Amino acid sequence: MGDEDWDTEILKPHIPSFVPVFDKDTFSSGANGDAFNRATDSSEISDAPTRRDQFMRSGFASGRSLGNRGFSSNKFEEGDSSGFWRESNDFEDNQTRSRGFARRGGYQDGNDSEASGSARRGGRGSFRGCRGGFGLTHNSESEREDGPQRPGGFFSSRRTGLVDPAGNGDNFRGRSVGGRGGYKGFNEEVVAGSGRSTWKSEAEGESGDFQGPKVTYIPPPPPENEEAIFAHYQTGINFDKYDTILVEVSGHDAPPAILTFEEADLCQTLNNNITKAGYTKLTPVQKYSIPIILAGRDLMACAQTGSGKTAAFLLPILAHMMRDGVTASRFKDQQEPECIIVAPTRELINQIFLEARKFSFGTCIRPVVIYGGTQLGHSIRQIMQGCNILCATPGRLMDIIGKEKIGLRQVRYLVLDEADRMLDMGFGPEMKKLISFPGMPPKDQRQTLMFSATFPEEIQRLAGEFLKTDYLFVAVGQVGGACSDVQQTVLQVGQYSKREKLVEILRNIGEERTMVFVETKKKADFIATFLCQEKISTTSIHGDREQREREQALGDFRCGKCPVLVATSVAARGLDIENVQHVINFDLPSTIDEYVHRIGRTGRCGNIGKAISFFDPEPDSHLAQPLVKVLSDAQQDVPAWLEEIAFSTYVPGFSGGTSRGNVFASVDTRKSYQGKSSMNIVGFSSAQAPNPVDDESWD
Ligand SMILES: Nc1ncnc2c1ncn2[C@@H]1O[C@H](COP(=O)(O)OP(=O)(O)OP(=O)(O)O)[C@@H](O)[C@H]1O
Repeated sequence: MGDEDWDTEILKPHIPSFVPVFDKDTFSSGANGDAFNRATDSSEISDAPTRRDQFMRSGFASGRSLGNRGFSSNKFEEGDSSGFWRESNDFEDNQTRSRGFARRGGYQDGNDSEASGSARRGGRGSFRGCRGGFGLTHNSESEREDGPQRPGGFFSSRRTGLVDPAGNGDNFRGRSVGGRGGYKGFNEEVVAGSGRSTWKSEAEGESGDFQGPKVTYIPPPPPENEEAIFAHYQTGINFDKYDTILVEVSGHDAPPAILTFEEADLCQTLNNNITKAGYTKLTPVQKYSIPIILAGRDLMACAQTGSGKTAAFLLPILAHMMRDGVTASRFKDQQEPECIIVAPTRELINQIFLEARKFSFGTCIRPVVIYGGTQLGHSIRQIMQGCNILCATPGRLMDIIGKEKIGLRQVRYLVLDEADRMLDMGFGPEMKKLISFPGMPPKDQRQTLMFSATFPEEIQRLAGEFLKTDYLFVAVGQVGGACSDVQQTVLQVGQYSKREKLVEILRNIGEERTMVFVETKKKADFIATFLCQEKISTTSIHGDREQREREQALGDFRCGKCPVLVATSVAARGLDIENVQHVINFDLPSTIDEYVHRIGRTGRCGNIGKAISFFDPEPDSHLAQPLVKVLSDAQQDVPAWLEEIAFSTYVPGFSGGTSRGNVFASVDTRKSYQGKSSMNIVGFSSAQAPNPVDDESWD
């Protein structure tokens, strides 16, 4: 069944006889009943274009004729006719803006309230989150994060009288076609766009040019009580096995690894917070990264999913900030944070923020998070109250900088989490713009830190532009390798049998938390609907859902209300959800590194997990070779049929990568250029933790 077939199926869903039961319970708005949440309009703060807006428009938008959205010769090139800025803010749903009948997807377990009004609901309880019954388009479904909350096209029904898929009860709030006005949800107010014509940005998506509804969703504040702040899950039985993983540090004069938190010599408050967080032992990436960062070095660190990379950068940064002293938070129109952390998805950056809040608890360091899909004015207000660490998705960050709410002069630390993603074609231009923004300290006057579980060679090369030449490279285990705590199974399943197989597996799994990955947003809706019809409690997350719904879906999954989460790759990276025991790749992703990230949602922090992937030879044969490599590197069984496919699609010179390059750059790519003899390479088990030996300089 091709994509078209899916369209047909979705347009004419086979509605089974079962109809999920749900309560027609509420006509209120939101869990807290705050039906008319008085969110201050972002324009109250200031939406006026500023000098920096001009810079952004002139300095970057003019680059529109540069190539075709790609990198060439280590340069970022940008080639969308609509200009750099527009492109860069289109990430999450850049293909959806021009939709005629934009589909707002999403699905929620059919036990929540429902309302009528959709032109096509696919039966009671199904297609619950699908905004606008006309919603199917043939646009590309690629998932990129941090774009504007799509205003949609002319008939873009953001919510044509449909139920709140989050079950918050803001149903029956039928918007008119076009979805403008009249709708209010939990912490959300959608009003007509002002029609102002400003530069193309995320802010614009919210405030003007596209005549779309303003996004005024204000995420609920995280709980303030200490217990919630330090809530954590247990490390698993394989946590101690981390010590046996081979670690390689390359670069010049690497400081020795530390073996304990005490050796890091952090301040008492930080140590207290580490204890309260339940950390007693360092993970390998922490053993190496913490001293490197404390020594003021730039770092590119690659370590398997779920192995504690977040604390590996947060702790030393916080320690430095405590040592050096930070400007105490005070209300100011423009804040100058000492640290900026960027990550590719909204949920991930929020998670990083919560970690920063946890570790900075009881200090005067104030972390702030801002991300797309929420009210811009809310982001600005958060910042104005004081900001030492700014956690942001790229689009929102550039908006805020453009509005001069953030000054960059004090930036000492720039962290790119999921750095390979942050530097690829989607976000690379944005990051490039960030580092060349007026006021941003040049790389020799800031510390730049990059973390990921995958680091394709070409991305490593691009990263050089951001890092000092003497940056250190830490590889924990195989770069790009899968976490060995995940038991991987690959099944050959043709596309027409996938649903049946999925249901069979989920029934066997029972109530255990499972993430099901699919390739497209519409398929996420479709599969979630289908599962609900099969009486499997399911929710979904993807880029066509409003932020409020995404957060609700994640919350329902986290708390176990919906043990199955159908997701696109928007949830593939970084998300740290307790007790995810299974990942199912209903569709395999197009690249092997995405596969590694997806299955890394389970088997975290020494816990064990299982990943099952449906391999359909027709679309997936290009993955056979890298998949065989990932499986064998992680000591997993490799099915004979998969080896055969890999062999028959053999590409001479293959070293585990995809057409994009060698994904398994098991070494710092500088070695390829400089020759091994010129690098300091120290390979050892983290348990031994010897001092790296200084030999020749590579640069
Ligand atoms: N030293 C430690 N002791 C106990 N738990 C830890 C330690 N370090 C990290 N953790 C916990 O392990 C989990 C995974 O950490 P984290 O999310 O930072 O992994 P990651 O390497 O960034 O994963 P990904 O590659 O998927 O982004 C988190 O719940 C975190 O709190």
